Amino acid sequence: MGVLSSINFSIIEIILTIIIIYIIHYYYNYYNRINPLPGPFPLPIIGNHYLFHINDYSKFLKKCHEKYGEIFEIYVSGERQICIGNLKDFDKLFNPSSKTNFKLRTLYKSGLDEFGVSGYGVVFNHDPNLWQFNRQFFIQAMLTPSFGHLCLSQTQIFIKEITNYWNYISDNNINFDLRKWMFCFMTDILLDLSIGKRCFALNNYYSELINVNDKGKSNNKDVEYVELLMKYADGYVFHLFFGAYAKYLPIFKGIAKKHIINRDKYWNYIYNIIYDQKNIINNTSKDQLRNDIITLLLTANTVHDINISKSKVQETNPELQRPLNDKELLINLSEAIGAGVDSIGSLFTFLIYDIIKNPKVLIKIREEVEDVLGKDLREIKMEDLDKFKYIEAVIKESARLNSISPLVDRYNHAPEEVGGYNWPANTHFIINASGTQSDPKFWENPEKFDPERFINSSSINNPKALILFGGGVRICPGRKFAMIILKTITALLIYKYDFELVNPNDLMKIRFAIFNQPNELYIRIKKREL
Ligand code: HEM
Repeated sequence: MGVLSSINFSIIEIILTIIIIYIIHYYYNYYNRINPLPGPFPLPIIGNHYLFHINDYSKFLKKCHEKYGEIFEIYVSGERQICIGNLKDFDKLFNPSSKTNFKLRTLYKSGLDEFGVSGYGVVFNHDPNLWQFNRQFFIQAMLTPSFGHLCLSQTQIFIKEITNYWNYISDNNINFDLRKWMFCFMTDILLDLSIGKRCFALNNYYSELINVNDKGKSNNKDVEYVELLMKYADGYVFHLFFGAYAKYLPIFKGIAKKHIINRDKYWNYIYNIIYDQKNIINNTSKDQLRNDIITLLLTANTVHDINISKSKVQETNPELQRPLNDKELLINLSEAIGAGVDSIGSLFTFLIYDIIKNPKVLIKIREEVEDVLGKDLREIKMEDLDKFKYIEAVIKESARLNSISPLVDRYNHAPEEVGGYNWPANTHFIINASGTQSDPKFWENPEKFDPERFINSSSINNPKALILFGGGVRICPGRKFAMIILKTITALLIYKYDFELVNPNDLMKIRFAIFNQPNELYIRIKKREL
């Protein structure tokens, strides 16, 4: 006691000592990690974040792939991540068997518990059983043929609406942000297909545009839902990354509280829609129901279910045979809307940029549209979509070049061998799409925009190195739906309009939020004389 009281530590000395112990401990663990791999040197707490801005994450992954090869390690978000860039290991990580050890995209996050969504939905569900239960509904809804037809017919209706606006914009030489336009278009169409509601996002942006140009009347309709949804998505992301600390830090606590208030408003809004839809279902015969996402999710595994045939997994597992409860339904609906807006909107914006820079591609697209639909552009039918081979190649090439999905995450829930090393359970793997999609080993002149590479199988191009929709048991369930919309808007809008960049020398600015997204793209359009 006497000795201790004679030692006089200042607060600064104590803090410094703690920091030094932390750093020693950090690097002790680093130098004793299992399977040390090449990769950039990490710093305590920030890992490799000092080497890139989050919007350049995709470029960072690409550079590391060039420098360190097909397997390397990075330290991001406080975690060691093993980046994989070879097709043999992709096959393992994307094993479609229900027995695979790679079912998880994320581990348990206490922040999502605080937000009340942990174990719900599909995208960030950390529990393999609950994930599987929810995913079956998603797949069933997305693959129902009548949903595909609804999707195609509604997309064409919304394109007619765009055409009215765009003709006016073209006649009056109004510049606009295609990125924002696509966000509004996708919000309108996804709300319509998910919950049968209009939110008039397109109409609002159009009003904003013509007001700015002093051309006419504003028409601000009810966009309450869109605002709630956008804030809800922010709350989700906030809780995913920071929610665990929210209780302890005063500023975070305030932000978290606001997100919870908004979450409750959003949930109430959707619960009301669910109750209304239940009434409609109970009072309408099966064959009269509109097969939108809410109806398909609500009726699955009930007497109103229109999908009589079930998968083997569903038939053999009694736990998968109950219907969704209201909260499960709410989260799945929100994910369907959230997952489609930015992904499809961003990919189409990139595609227009690539086409403006490569006018020969535009001519070939128009030739294909004329071959399939004739000069009078008859209505697109489901079977026409398979004939849009060149358009499909353009969509894939734009996705490849712009790395729309720059990475895919996986955790193994049992020890596994990957890349020639044995890994313990819960290792975080990154399928490095950015790396493989720009690797000359898989693509001839990878920096060139060349859709033919997806048609001409004799070249060295390897379509397996494109990771557009992920793979294996967690492959994107909305991929068919996304392709219906993308092919339809590419065919019709590119056939009807010429496009020009407002600032031809500006490079596209990108932000990263799960997907690579263009920040904005200001364009001018001209209606074609057909
Ligand atoms: C161009 C459009 C789209 C792209 C590029 C895209 C891409 C992806 C990717 C890369 C994944 C991760 C897959 C994996 O881990 O293997 C994913 C998952 C997912 N996507 Fe999409 N997606 C698109 C559109 C959509 C749409 C329209 C929906 C729904 C309406 C949707 C719903 C989902 C869901 C629910 C998951 C999580 C699946 C699971 O964890 O089991 N996506 N998507």
